Amino acid sequence: MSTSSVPTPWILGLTGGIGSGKSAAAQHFIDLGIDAVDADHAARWVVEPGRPALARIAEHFGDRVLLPDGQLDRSALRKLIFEVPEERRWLEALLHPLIAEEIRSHLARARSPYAILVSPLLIESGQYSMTQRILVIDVPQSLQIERTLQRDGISEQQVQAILKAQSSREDRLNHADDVLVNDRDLAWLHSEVERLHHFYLTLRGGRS
Ligand SMILES: CC(C)(COP(=O)(O)OP(=O)(O)OC[C@H]1O[C@@H](n2cnc3c(N)ncnc32)[C@H](O)[C@@H]1O)[C@@H](O)C(=O)NCCC(=O)NCCS
Ligand SMILES: Nc1ncnc2c1ncn2[C@@H]1O[C@H](COP(=O)(O)OP(=O)(O)OP(=O)(O)O)[C@@H](O)[C@H]1O
Repeated sequence: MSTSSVPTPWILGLTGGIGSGKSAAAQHFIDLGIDAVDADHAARWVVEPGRPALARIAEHFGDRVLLPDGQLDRSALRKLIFEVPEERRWLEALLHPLIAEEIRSHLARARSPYAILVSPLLIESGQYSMTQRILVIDVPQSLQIERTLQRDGISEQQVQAILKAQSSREDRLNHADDVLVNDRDLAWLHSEVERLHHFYLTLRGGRS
């Protein structure tokens, strides 16, 4: 049977800085039946062993970024790219087009009334051009740092370096159609996601 009669969903871009709560918010949209593609997941698929990008990375940075089993040593690469901005830009130039391709092909298979692209770099990477509406998850920077330190085993210095590589809170908010302020508990986050979900179901093509 042809699927050409199934309408393509409009795309909501969901963004926010490191540790803002994008994944927690996205999981609740998924629980409500919405299809979501996560740019951080796409970034992992494109460097799986055997894929050309991993060979390019090893060629450029050397074996220090490979684990004994041949997988990418993510922690080693993280340290390198957030210490040296030119190395981060080199990696982004290699990976962002591949990540965008993965995202596009996954979004094309989405079948819910609208679908979500979750990305920390939605604005910086130009991925917002694949979306019709932008939801920013906003938290004060102190909470962002506190939640990231609690979740990941990395130093505060590294979190600061990652924050520096991302858009400012102000810049992100300038691009927002909707803002979810995630400065309370998870029950609040879920109730805000539900409120937005009911609103999004009323929109056509992402606009009222
Ligand atoms: C450096 C890598 C190997 C570290 O991997 P690790 O498993 O530790 O972290 P993970 O990929 O889950 O990312 C965690 C968070 O770091 C931040 N982050 C990742 N890459 C970047 C970047 N290039 N610039 C700014 N922040 C970034 C984001 O907030 C992201 O949510 C990895 O982040 C990577 O390959 N980054 C380059 C690709 C990229 O730009 N990905 C972002 C999505 S487009
Ligand atoms: N409202 C909240 N109350 C308490 N903890 C929260 C809340 N929102 C998120 N968290 C927790 O904060 C941490 C960061 O959230 P999450 O992983 O969703 O952020 P993220 O924006 O996806 O981060 P990254 O950009 O690093 O992928 C997680 O451990 C999550 O469970």
